[in-house]
Amino acid sequence: MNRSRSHDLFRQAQAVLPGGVHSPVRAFRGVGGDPVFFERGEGAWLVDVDGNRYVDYVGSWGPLLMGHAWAPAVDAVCEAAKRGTSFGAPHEAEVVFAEAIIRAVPSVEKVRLVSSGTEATSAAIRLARAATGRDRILKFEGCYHGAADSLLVKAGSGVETLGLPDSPGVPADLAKHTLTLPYNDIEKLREFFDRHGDTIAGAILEPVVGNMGVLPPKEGFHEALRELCTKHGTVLIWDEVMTGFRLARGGAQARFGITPDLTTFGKVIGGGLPVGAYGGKRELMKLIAPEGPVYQAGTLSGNPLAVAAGQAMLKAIEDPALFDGLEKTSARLCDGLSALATEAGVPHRLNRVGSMWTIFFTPDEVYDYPTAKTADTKRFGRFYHAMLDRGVYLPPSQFEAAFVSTAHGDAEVEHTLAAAREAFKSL
Ligand SMILES: Cc1ncc(COP(=O)(O)O)c(C=O)c1O
Ligand SMILES: NCC(=O)CCC(=O)O
Repeated sequence: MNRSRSHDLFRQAQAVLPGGVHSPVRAFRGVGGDPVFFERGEGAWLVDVDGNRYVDYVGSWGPLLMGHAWAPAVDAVCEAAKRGTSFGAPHEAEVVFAEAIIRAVPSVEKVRLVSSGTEATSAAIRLARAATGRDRILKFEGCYHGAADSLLVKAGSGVETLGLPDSPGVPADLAKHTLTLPYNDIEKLREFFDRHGDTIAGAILEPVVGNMGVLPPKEGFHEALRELCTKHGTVLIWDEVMTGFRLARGGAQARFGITPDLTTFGKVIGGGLPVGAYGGKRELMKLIAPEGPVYQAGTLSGNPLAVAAGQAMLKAIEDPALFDGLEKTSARLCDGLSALATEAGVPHRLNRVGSMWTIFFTPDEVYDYPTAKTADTKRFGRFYHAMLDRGVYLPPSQFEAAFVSTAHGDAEVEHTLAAAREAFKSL
């Protein structure tokens, strides 16, 4: 496969962009080689600047539940653009959109729109701190909640891929307020809350982790955290930036039957445009300015183009058959991949929840940060390039989730499995 134009563009990019990219996870540091530059997307497929075609499992890192250039979102954005691209003032669609979010996710009684997941999680922890008068935040090792200072402590995703578990530039005086625990360890959770519970403003977590690769929650983990937060007056924040509107219309909380106090959204909520949101209990959300004193703002918040795309998305996911279809495609794909890896004698664990999945190159169960780290990342890198060269675009790191969209069908699954059959044999 010839990718010479991508190589040339990457050299050009490195002269003007740090590392040649606008977000670290795009740079292929976890798998080696140069990133691919894309020209366009069509449904489940990406086409690069050299004309190569790939089945895409990155989906812009999660937002593209319906695949690339999904017509209802594109049309809605074009129509909205004709009426003005930004008002910096209230408009009807942002209210109707908020109502749709609240209908889909019952724990959200009031919601504020922002433009990214990072903004949503930053605001949620500020709100938790203000509501409780406490400074400390509990997060879980390997969870990633965006690039905000308080949350760049033992973070997953690109932070882990680059081996920077604590980022320079985050004041130690701030980071000391972020305490961390292993994911899925109920015993440690109870010990921690016994000792520190009454000093913790908020506990934030990914309800299904995507940012160490996919890790499902263990039985009882969410129930225990919910109970402990209630007991100690700690605000439970579910970061559903990745899982929201993807694992079910009502997100992971609909799937697991847990009611968080605050929820953060991003990715799917914007239908491929920049949208984030946070919302939850009325008594918490009323503290947000101008209703209350907790300041949070954004010039492009509630942007009419982004809201138009988001509305198209939220309308589409009202159809429960959509999630049944995603589940079937994802199961077929992942069962197929796992069977092929086994056939080729490649020790692996394939973790999947709904349309989120990761293949870890380790024989052992993967359920937290240390177990994710047992994966053979060199082998992942070889697998990655073997798949890329056969027209399959996976997230370029062992510690990321791959995503299936509704645009993925039998043809894409077949193409992927045919590539994987050869790729596993080459490892
Ligand atoms: C769970 C989670 N929270 C927050 C974020 C941050 O969102 P954004 O990249 O839109 O700022 C991400 C992804 O980047 C994420 O996966
Ligand atoms: N799982 C990690 C992300 O989704 C981050 C995407 C980015 O920062 O480009």
